[in-house]
Amino acid sequence: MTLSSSLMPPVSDLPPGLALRGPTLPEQAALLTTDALAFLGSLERRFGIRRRRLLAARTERQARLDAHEEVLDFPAETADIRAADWTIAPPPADLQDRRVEITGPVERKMIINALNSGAKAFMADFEDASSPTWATMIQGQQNLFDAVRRTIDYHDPQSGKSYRLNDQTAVLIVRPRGWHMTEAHLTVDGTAISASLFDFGLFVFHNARELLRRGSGPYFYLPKIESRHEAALWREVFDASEQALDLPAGSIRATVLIETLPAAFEMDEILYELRDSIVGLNCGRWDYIFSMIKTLGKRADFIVPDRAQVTMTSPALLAYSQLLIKTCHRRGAHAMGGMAAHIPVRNDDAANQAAFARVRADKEREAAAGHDGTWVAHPGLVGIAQAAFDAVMPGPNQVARPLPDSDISAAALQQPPQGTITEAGLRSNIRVAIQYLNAWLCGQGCVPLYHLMEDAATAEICRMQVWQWLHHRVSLDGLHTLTPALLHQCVAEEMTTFTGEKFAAACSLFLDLCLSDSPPPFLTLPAYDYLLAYDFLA
Ligand SMILES: CC(=O)SCCNC(=O)CCNC(=O)[C@H](O)C(C)(C)COP(=O)(O)OP(=O)(O)OC[C@H]1O[C@@H](n2cnc3c(N)ncnc32)[C@H](O)[C@@H]1OP(=O)(O)O
Ligand SMILES: O=CC(=O)O
Ligand SMILES: [Mg+2]
Repeated sequence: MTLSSSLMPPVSDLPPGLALRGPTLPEQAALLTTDALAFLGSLERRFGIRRRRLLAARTERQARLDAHEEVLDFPAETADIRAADWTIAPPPADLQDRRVEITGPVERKMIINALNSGAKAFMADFEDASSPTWATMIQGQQNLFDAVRRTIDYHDPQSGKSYRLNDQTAVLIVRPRGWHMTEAHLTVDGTAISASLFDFGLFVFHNARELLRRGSGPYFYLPKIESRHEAALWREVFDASEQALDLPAGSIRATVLIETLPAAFEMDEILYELRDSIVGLNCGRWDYIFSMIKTLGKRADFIVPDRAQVTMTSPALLAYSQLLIKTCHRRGAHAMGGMAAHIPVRNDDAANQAAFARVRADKEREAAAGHDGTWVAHPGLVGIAQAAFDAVMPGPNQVARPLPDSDISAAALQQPPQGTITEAGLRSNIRVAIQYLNAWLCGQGCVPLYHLMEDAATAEICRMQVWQWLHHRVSLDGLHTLTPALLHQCVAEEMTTFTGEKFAAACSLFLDLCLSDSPPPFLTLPAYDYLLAYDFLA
């Protein structure tokens, strides 16, 4: 990280009520201009209170679910929206065909590789795949600024390789952080700004006009939404931004991740709230599995087996993807598939072939089920996903393909996944979660572990499962009861091979997450406090 206090924006240029905290980066001078900051401040002042109320509503609902005062169901008050015939605005031309989308963090080299990968679209991720250090967030914005203008290049001093954009590149889509996160380096009237508003606002302020001028547009993926009210908040943010920046109405376009269990009951409503801006929904399977455990985890009849046994062919997950496809196609929206966690394995041909076979099977299943496109985590997987969709999708998408008219019930979405809970599964969760937390605290939001891609969503499953298994004192392999003492013992045994400055912090964070009576809704919330401590000490 290059720090330069000489480039710190003069305090007198900061709009009233706004303050920047922590280290100052060279990129800030061009990005955090007075006008850009004023725009961010206006978004926070207008929408910050609503965001906090909606987060409080999440907590209140969870308390009602835990107390059996509420059961998840399709909302009665929006039955008319579900019954009526309406469609969303047509997609922009460059998002008609999105059969393969690559995702990745906002690092400079990765952005160039992803845009050059041959995928139709690239989702640049400030969220699950990024650890939100100030440097990553600001340099990520700078990298995207350069990518939009096609001036991005990179020279890797280690390999000696130089990188620049091909003539033909993927369409850029940006995923800001979710509503639960804040960006502590910018405060508005003494409060940290919403990270969603920061990431979205800064990107749209600098790039929306330029993207439209180049025949594309400001396109976003919206993560971790739990209700139609949270979608409506995004709609208002879009409307306000279009007006403030003098953009054509409806030019900001979004794809919403259905990656929480509560949101699965409001797919129609989310599409409806965003009907002039939305393009599709996406099956964010990893956060969805995490959300299933988080939402229903206190129920003794909903104990989820080892992570490896919970697949997209489990009845509840199959029901979720079928409902998403059916709902989207009825409304003229794209039904995007999700991420297979397997990635290419170097120096082990058999393991590599096995990983490719798993990804191929997953993508073929998605294409046959009626999805309009899918995600890959690595450029080496673009060809496999493309072949799976090419085989069944001669046109740009499958929106018009007739689908079986079966109803998906609320009960179908809440079937407990079947399988076993094993000591090997527990130990795998411990190893993955702690190594991931260590990487995150070191500024890396996505890592390969044991031949799988691990990011914030997959790590959330690991820690939430261990919490649930402890809460219910499950039996491992039908032999040993899981207790806090046994967890401590397994953690100590698993960690003997790992050394490094931040492993101790990762270990204690993991144990806190698993042993807490009321676990935090996202691991990134307590982990962000650690990250800030490192950042402010830097
Ligand atoms: C649950 C969810 O939210 S899914 C969405 C969030 N997750 C993601 O976006 C996953 C993104 N994927 C990644 O970050 C990476 O693929 C990892 C961390 C899993 C593995 O990365 P690596 O170990 O570096 O992979 P590997 O060494 O095989 O990379 C080979 C090349 O491909 C590039 N590459 C790998 N993944 C990507 C990617 N997603 N985008 C662009 N380039 C990539 C590497 O930069 C490297 O480039 P180089 O040869 O020019 O140096
Ligand atoms: O964001 C995607 C997911 O699977 O989680
Ligand atoms: Mg996710």
